[in-house]
Amino acid sequence: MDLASQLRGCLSLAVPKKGRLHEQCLSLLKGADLVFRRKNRLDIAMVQKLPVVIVFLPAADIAKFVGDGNVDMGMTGEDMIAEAGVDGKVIRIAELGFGKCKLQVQVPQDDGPKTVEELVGGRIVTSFKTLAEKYFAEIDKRVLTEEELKEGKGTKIQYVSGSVEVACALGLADGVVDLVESGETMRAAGLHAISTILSTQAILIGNKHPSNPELVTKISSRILGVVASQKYVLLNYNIERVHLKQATLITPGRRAPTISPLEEGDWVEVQAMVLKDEVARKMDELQTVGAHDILVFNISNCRV
Ligand SMILES: Nc1ncnc2c1ncn2[C@@H]1O[C@H](COP(=O)(O)OP(=O)(O)OP(=O)(O)O)[C@@H](O)[C@H]1O
Ligand SMILES: O=P(O)(O)OC[C@H]1O[C@H](OP(=O)(O)OP(=O)(O)O)[C@H](O)[C@@H]1O
Repeated sequence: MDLASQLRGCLSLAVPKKGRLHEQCLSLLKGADLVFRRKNRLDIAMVQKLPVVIVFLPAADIAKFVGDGNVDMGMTGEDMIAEAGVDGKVIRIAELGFGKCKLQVQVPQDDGPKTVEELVGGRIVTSFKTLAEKYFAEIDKRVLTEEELKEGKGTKIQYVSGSVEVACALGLADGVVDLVESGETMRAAGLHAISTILSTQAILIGNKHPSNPELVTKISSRILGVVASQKYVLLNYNIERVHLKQATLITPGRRAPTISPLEEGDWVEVQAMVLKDEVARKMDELQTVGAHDILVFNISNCRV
């Protein structure tokens, strides 16, 4: 059977074929038991046991393809959705909790402008041309007169596909618009940020008219389950019933904590899901209200 016939009737899910989001997207697919074998050099792979096909695409193209309905679902950065201008054309199913960074205006640290207003009329280099143009159009409008705008004195935005940070050193730009996570790339290039255009993270999106809505729901809840399991841990502890009320205020659980009586005296065992980020603080607080035998368990998968 040829590839096109194999794909007919399948739900398509796009993931970045390389780059920052690639590995974590693949690990989400694995956690959701979307198992596939990818043939060498082929950017399409059939999932075993489900009529789903995984499509490997550049992260920048995924938003547009999902928005236009060429692909049913996709994982990409929120920045890519904004840049592609498809916000209104896709359904935002879930934030995935990784790929967190900021799109920032950066200028030379030593002798660069101090504010974005000082960049007006200058040259900006970026891979996010649409977002940078939109951002600077607003500032140009505030700073320049209509006459000056008509004379073309506005900020000039030039597109480059990568290595944006070297543009100032090469004399191509007065400032750049690029993603910043740790800030290492920016600092290594002698730049610093003077403004944030947006904050972004990886997100699961869907087309508004998918080929198989039931399957979209099934795949979404599998992926959401994996995301939740990475975000939460299960906290288990014993406490005297007299202190239970205070303790459950600290660990209310997602819906409610599970409480089971112990054989011994007036003690109970409490189980509750807790955000990973909050677990150390919650354990401290539980100890102060009299909890004992506090245990933390990782969750390998869940449905919430
Ligand atoms: N430093 C970073 N930290 C966290 N997330 C990032 C970072 N850089 C990029 N991202 C996220 O990953 C997405 C893809 O970026 P990445 O740089 O991997 O692009 P790419 O499509 O692989 O292109 P290329 O590798 O050719 O530059 C971005 O849109 C953003 O959402
Ligand atoms: O603040 P940091 O932690 O240093 O991360 C920021 C860098 O990460 C991204 O590029 P990436 O390394 O993915 O490569 P690219 O330049 O080829 O896009 C981004 O474009 C920055 O250059």
